[in-house]
Amino acid sequence: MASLRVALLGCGVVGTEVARLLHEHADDLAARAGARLELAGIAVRRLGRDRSITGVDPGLFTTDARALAERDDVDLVVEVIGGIEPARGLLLAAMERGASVVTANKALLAEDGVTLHTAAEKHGVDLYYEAAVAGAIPLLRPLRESLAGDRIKRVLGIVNGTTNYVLDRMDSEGSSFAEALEEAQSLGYAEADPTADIEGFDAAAKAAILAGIAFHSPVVAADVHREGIADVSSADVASAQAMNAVVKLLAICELSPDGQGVGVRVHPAMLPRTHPLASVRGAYNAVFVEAEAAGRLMFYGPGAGGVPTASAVLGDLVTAARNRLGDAVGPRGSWYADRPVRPMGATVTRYHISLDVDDRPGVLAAVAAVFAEHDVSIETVRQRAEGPDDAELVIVTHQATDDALAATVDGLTRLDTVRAVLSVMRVEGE
Ligand SMILES: NC(=O)c1ccc[n+]([C@@H]2O[C@H](COP(=O)([O-])OP(=O)(O)OC[C@H]3O[C@@H](n4cnc5c(N)ncnc54)[C@H](O)[C@@H]3O)[C@@H](O)[C@H]2O)c1
Ligand SMILES: N[C@@H](CCO)C(=O)O
Ligand code: NA
Repeated sequence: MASLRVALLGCGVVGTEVARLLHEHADDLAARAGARLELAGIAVRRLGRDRSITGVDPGLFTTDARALAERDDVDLVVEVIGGIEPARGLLLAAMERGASVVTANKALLAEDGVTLHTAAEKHGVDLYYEAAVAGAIPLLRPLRESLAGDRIKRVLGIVNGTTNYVLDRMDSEGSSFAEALEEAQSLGYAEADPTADIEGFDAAAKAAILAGIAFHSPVVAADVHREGIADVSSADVASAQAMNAVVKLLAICELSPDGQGVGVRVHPAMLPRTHPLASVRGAYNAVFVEAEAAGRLMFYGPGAGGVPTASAVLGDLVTAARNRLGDAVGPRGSWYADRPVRPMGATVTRYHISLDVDDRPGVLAAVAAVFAEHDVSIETVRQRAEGPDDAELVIVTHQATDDALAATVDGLTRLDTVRAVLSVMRVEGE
């Protein structure tokens, strides 16, 4: 049987599992790919660590990632180092030498996917990155290939396991933010620097990649409106619970109503508990795709963790190996539409606003007047007495532009009768 030589760059949470599964499932992988996938080397930052769990010959480890990526006898390069450099330079060098590449690196794809795709095209090699978005869940290939004949209108998803884990623990166990984050880190879900998860950078990178593929337009992470979960308080979680909703960090990519632009945003939002995404627990991810002809599709599964992510990496590796044996390259994404990214202020959304107000005549009228002034229509108002002259007002709006809603909140904070704005959050899902 023929063999193909694989270089693995990085041996952390994901790389260790890729190496172990390549070794343990070598015969099956060979039968499926049509060639033995032989490890040519594994680049690590430091030698001497016990990596026996991988079952790999210790002589294969090297600290010279560059030399490994550029070796003439390497056919396929897997990058699971993460970050922009040296990952980008290594992938470009590998492609230049004619190797096909597989990466899990969403940060890089979202920042400079164009350079990588251009290089893959120029050198006639594959560039696959299924693991970069929603870990093990097959999502990019279905979007790129299975839905190539359809018109995608909206992608709505939970694409960060760490933040979903944290929000779920806050909702179901009443855990503190810090406790829940520590657990997510120890389970291998979090990025090396967990602020990438908490501040929404990880989800924003994934949203950019999803929007680019779904709408055939180049979108980078900097285009994405991003809010993380650091400011989600127990009051927000309680407000959501009071209206039978749950707080989730959502990535939303949508065509603008005229179809000419795209909106891409990541922010916490309240979702009714009856919405399918509301039941996504722990570090699981789920992505809802709304397409014109297909209707609504849901993709669900483990979005983080070394073993599940390695599954997506190996799937790409087998595909790239098959293409190589057939002297072909796989289908690429297309960016012909070039739709501009619309600003967040123009996005149409709904708000949930909870206020601590004086409980006396005219207060509700004054509050309602602020909404009217900004042309924001109120859907529901609930008032609960908090004391003899103190009440909590909970208002959910109809859809309005984000600019109008933000101006409304700003106006409310200026009212003398509003003692405090307790919680402001967008509401998604019908
Ligand atoms: N952990 C997950 O659940 C998950 C899921 C999907 C995608 N990813 C992505 O996979 C990639 C790897 O993530 P991870 O969780 O395994 O990270 P990690 O930090 O556990 O592993 C990265 C490894 O690369 C090594 N490294 C750094 N610089 C190097 C160099 N110059 N040469 C060789 N090795 C070097 C580090 O020492 C570390 O062991 C990232 O792009 C991440 O975004 C991770
Ligand atoms: N840190 C990421 C890993 C998967 O990309 C998460 O929590 O989802
Ligand atoms: Na995936």
